[in-house]
Amino acid sequence: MTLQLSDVSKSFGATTVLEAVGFEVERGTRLAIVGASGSGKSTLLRIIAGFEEPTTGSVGLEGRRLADSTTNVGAHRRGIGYVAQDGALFPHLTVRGNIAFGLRRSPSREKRVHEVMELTSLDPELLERYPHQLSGGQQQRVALARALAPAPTVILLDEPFSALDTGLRAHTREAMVAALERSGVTTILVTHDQEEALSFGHQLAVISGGRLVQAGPPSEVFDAPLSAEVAEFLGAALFLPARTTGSGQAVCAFGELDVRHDLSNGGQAVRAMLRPSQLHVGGPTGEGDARVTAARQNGSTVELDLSLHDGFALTHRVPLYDGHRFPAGCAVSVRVDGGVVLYAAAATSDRAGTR
Ligand SMILES: Nc1ncnc2c1ncn2[C@@H]1O[C@H](COP(=O)(O)OP(=O)(O)OP(=O)(O)O)[C@@H](O)[C@H]1O
Repeated sequence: MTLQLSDVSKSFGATTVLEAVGFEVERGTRLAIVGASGSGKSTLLRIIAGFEEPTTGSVGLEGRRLADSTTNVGAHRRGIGYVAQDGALFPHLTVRGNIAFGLRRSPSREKRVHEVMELTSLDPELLERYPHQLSGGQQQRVALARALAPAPTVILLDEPFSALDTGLRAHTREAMVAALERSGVTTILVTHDQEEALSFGHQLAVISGGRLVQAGPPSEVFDAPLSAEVAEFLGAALFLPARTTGSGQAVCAFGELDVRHDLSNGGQAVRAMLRPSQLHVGGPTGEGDARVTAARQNGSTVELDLSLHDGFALTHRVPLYDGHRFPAGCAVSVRVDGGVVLYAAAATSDRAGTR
């Protein structure tokens, strides 16, 4: 076990920011922690890094206690690398100077600088440049190279891609994940970006209101979110009132569907969750499962307002080339692939439509 957090809470004055957070990260694992703005992600990372002290609980690394009620190992003595949102490179130092900063003066220092440049796929020609002479993506990769240079046990990444524009973000993320994979270092990323979190690594943890609400392999968490809130937070979701049949199926506006996971705690009246990608609109057909009440072109997609037989309405997006087949007024067939996840019936009515 590399990193161990146990019952970590943090309050600033009367405000509790983290509550009883506990998890373990195995050596070599990449963990993404995802949560909305203000959920406590950065505070959690700062506690692991040693920039903040937990109010209660403990942090341990490879059997060594880093922080608890009586211990607080200094950030620079933890063997933990940290990459901030904006990279925080030293502006007056070149790329070489930045990367070498945390390395002891020794004959092998220059060799290590070149090693981590190669690891992070940085061109050696950049060595003499200053941070302002680099693109945002290059700056973040230099920041990662600097963090990796002293061979830390753990690397912490605090929203390292959020300041980059979309194209650069995907490219930089891929380059950094490849570097982390090659180095085999245990890594924790915090982000508010669900797709980034889902694609980052081996484990995903969801934090909400300072509490860790679910953790596991990304595909499992996405497939079986423990609550409707987590389901909605992780991606577009469609909720429908449903009834269980007692034989592994649920009846909803789409007819009888298989139940993939039943998290409803029993009860016949439930709500079924499915992802828009599970819906396939076909036709037009004679009778149909639904009627198109409006069709709007929106960039490369067409938004179809669909009215189902029992009055349930939803908005569904289809690719542009497909959308022209479904003018307003036509009847369509709707197929649902894969099963649904069931939750306890909501107190308020379900919102129609997929986002
Ligand atoms: N030093 C501090 N003093 C007082 N309150 C703080 C301090 N640091 C953080 N907070 C509060 O703690 C809460 C969580 O902050 P944190 O930065 O950990 O959240 P976050 O999930 O990283 O959010 P974001 O994605 O917006 O950075 C916020 O309400 C914030 O205002």
